[in-house]
Amino acid sequence: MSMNSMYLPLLWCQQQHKCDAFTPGQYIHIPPDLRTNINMGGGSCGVCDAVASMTCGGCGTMHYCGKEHQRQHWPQHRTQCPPYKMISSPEAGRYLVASRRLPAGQVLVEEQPLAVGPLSISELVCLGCHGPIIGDDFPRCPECWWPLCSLECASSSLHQAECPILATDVKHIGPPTTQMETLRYDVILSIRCLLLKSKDPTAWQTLMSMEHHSEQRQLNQEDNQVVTVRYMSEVLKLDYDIETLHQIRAAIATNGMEIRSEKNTRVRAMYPMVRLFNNSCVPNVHLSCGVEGTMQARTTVPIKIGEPLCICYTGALMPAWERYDTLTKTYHFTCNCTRCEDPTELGTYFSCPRCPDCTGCYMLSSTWLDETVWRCPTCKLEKTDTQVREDINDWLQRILMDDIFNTFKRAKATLQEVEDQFHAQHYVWMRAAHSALYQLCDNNTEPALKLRIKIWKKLVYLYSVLEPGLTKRRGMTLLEMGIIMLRAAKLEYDEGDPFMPEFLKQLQEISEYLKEATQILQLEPVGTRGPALAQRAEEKRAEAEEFLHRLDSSSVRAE
Ligand SMILES: C[S@@+](CC[C@H](N)C(=O)[O-])C[C@H]1O[C@@H](n2cnc3c(N)ncnc32)[C@H](O)[C@@H]1O
Repeated sequence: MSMNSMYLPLLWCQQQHKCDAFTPGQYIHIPPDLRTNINMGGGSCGVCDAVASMTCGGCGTMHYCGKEHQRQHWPQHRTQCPPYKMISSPEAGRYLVASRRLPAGQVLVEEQPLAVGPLSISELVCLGCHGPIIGDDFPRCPECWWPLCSLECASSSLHQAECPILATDVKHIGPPTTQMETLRYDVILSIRCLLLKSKDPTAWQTLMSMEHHSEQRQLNQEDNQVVTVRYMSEVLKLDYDIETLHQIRAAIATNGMEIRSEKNTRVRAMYPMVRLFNNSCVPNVHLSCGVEGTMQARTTVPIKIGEPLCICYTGALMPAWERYDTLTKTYHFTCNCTRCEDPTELGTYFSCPRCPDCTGCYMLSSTWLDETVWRCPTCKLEKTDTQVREDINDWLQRILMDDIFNTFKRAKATLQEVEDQFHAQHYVWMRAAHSALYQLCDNNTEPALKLRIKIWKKLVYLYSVLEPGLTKRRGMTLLEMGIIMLRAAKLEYDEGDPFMPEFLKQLQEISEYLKEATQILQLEPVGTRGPALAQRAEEKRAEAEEFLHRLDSSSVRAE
């Protein structure tokens, strides 16, 4: 594990209490010199440049030769002192923890990527602009022969530096030949990172300090690790030693984040700070990507001092076995977060099959290792992991069938069937619920609206357990649910004579959901769909309030 020494003596901020005064949505700009200090894990005194023996206990990024200079620097540093610091452990490497109490919605980081490039396995994508490439008759760069969306992109700034390197492959072994998804793009981001060595030495230092698991990746003959490095070394004859080539390729596999390009293709990016968030399958930090790949990280729940700040590498809505596979194979660790340690996954039974013999019992996994056995805690009946996964895959195949949820009756019956097999918050139930909502989205009859509302409410609860707090998913779910509830309420009012006190309470509830949706979606950065969705939520909330006031005043008049 490539860990930098972070065991410098800590000097606690004397005025730490002042740093608590952050409100949701605020963020602190972390200047590049602080980022460098985080990357390097040490440094010189922030005042006199002498060798530093002490570190600001609040953030761990500013170093000082002694107390005198720390005190002198505080008025300047307090506005920039990030609300987290980096610590490390032999098991988890470096990671960020809160250095003060943080409210939900606090922006922690906003940063640009160091490098962006195609995914390791990618559809055809233009190296000049990351735009999609359509059809078989696509243009190619006249120098390096890689596919482009138009010939103008051959001279784009993104492609300029790598083009002569790629052009050394005179036999065109590397460039993709067909429209098929291909592994050949894997090399591009590695080259873009390697080019930073001369172009941006600070960024290069950051890349070289990233966790990589290079040795294990080579030992396991991981997909593309060996092939890409051989291509760079033997075909492109890059002037870097083989270990550096392996390390950069492996650092991308460990730290690269999938984002959407400006042209809406899937690409991956390397971030200097965001890569320091460790994993928890119940994350407390939410990432949103805005304009030109700017990544924003914000808290989703209130966080105590010293609590690790974590994102979920796999996505929190993945079942246990998929999280386990990805975390062990791609990230080379076994997760021991509260959810992974709890066989019921925080009471959701998200991955557990029902016991076929006992009513109301769910089979629990015995261990996190590959040889998991699922066992009923009551009758001790066992199923192998393979059996459990096969059952689930059969169900997932069924869920994909077009006509299984396309009428209210079918959707209701199929969801009931799923609940007979699995817990009502199981992963398969969630996938079935998503499909049912999708297929019923134009069905605005009263029973279908009622079913949709029931499903949304259950999903809101499930998400709040697995991915708690102010996430974009919660904001969008509350918006969708609020809109449907408002539609159902209007239908009920038009078609009948609802019991007014209950009905007004229901409208109040809708208004609350839409208010929360607005507040959450407003936290999304500019350049995402967040602000427009927040506006829609606010408009719908105003509509619900207006309806409520109209009914409220007419019911008062009637009395
Ligand atoms: C993107 S990096 C995160 C920063 C990293 N810890 C470091 O020292 O640079 C991902 C790597 O961090 C480690 N890691 C992340 N979350 C972990 C966790 N919950 N438990 C153990 N190791 C973890 C794994 O080695 C993983 O491959």
